[in-house]
Amino acid sequence: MWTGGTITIVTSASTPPPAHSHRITAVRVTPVAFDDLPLLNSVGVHEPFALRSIVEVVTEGGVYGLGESYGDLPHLQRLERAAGRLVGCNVFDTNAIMRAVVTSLATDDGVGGHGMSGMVTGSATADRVFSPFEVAALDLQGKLLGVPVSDLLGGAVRDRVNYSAYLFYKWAGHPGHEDDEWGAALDPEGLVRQATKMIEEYKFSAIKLKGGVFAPEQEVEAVKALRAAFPDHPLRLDPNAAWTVETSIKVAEALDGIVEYLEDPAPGIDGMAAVARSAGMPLATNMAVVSFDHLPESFAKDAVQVILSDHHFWGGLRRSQLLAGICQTWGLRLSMHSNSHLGISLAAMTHLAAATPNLDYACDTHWPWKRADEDVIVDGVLSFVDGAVPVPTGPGLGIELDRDRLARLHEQYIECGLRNRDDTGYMRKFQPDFDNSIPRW
Ligand SMILES: O=C([O-])[C@@H](O)[C@@H](O)[C@H](O)[C@@H](O)C(=O)[O-]
Ligand SMILES: [Mg+2]
Repeated sequence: MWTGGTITIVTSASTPPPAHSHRITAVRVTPVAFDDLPLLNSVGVHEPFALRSIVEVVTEGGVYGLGESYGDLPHLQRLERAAGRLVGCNVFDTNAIMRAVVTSLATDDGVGGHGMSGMVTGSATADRVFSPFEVAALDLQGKLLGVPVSDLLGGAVRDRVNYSAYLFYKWAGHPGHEDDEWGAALDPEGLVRQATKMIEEYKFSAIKLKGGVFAPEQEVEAVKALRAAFPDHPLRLDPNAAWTVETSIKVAEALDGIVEYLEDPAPGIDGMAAVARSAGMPLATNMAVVSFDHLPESFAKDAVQVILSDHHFWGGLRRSQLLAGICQTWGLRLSMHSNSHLGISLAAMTHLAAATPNLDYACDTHWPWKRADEDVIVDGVLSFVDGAVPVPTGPGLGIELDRDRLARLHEQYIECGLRNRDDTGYMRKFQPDFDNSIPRW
């Protein structure tokens, strides 16, 4: 695990660099922790810190590229094992980087570290481990060539990427601490208050509610209250598979004409297919279809109509574009999933969405839940304007690492003691009989 050190850094190149400078000479993986709020979901509640891994890939010429991924310990250890095998690879040869990652996983049991907190996931380990290295390689390629990552992905088809207001039921503050600036949201009024604050600040033009927390009838009422308060905002509800097929069908009836899509109402491809047969709206997923080998069965059963891509588990930016192409061929639409994340991920998500024509729903982001002064990048490049992030135009991802901030969040990782995301364990400290079974209603 890297805990410090000095390197010489060149951030842009005015003349083409010699070919030898494409060789990777160092790869660093630094775990970090940043403050998180008590956001509720079907498996529990967010702990006081969210964990991420920050990846730096450095070439012979001293240029560096950045990637970001989950921070759970098994995943971190996989990243570290893979990192050791990347030295010597050509940073333009992402196929070789993938081969090195696959080799590093040869004896891996594939258990744990998927960053999805006890929720069902069958995403591919190699894709999850490859992702931050691919993003870092693309950042580096862009810096070496003097072009933004969106150009490497085929060129930006939009100069700003829309994001949605991602609402959560939440406690007023972490137990034993003062209330946070968002306060409680445990009923429709609280959620409308939260949405109003978030939309005033960010001007989002779509709303997603994380459900699976209260009985479905209460969550339907909450969505209707949001509809009344925000008549023109497309709405989504995502209970993370907390409902049976029967319950999902009832909710779909109640919300017909109100939500633009219903996200993961019931578990599994068969469950989603059964709901889809009678639901009036498209079904979306980031749980039932999370890797390429799930696609044929899902298409055959018409289980989902929208896939929430996420480069962190679909194998990076180019493999997310491969998914986009497959979805286009099969008539599915694309949206984008998120987990708690920092600025490197936001930059990568923005370049990807900018260069992927059919990724045209407003993307999810946890960004508003992060403290503005907690990140690992230099401020100023990423901002929200009218609910969208203008696509960075500088070389690579267009962002720079702030080493002091990285060191601070790494220190926080060491001090906080958390090594795996455990929403259920944290919830049970306060509600020992908390039931996290899926489906629950
Ligand atoms: O942050 C959360 O609690 C979310 O529930 C997250 O873990 C999910 O992966 C995600 O946002 C989703 O859309 O399912
Ligand atoms: Mg979801």
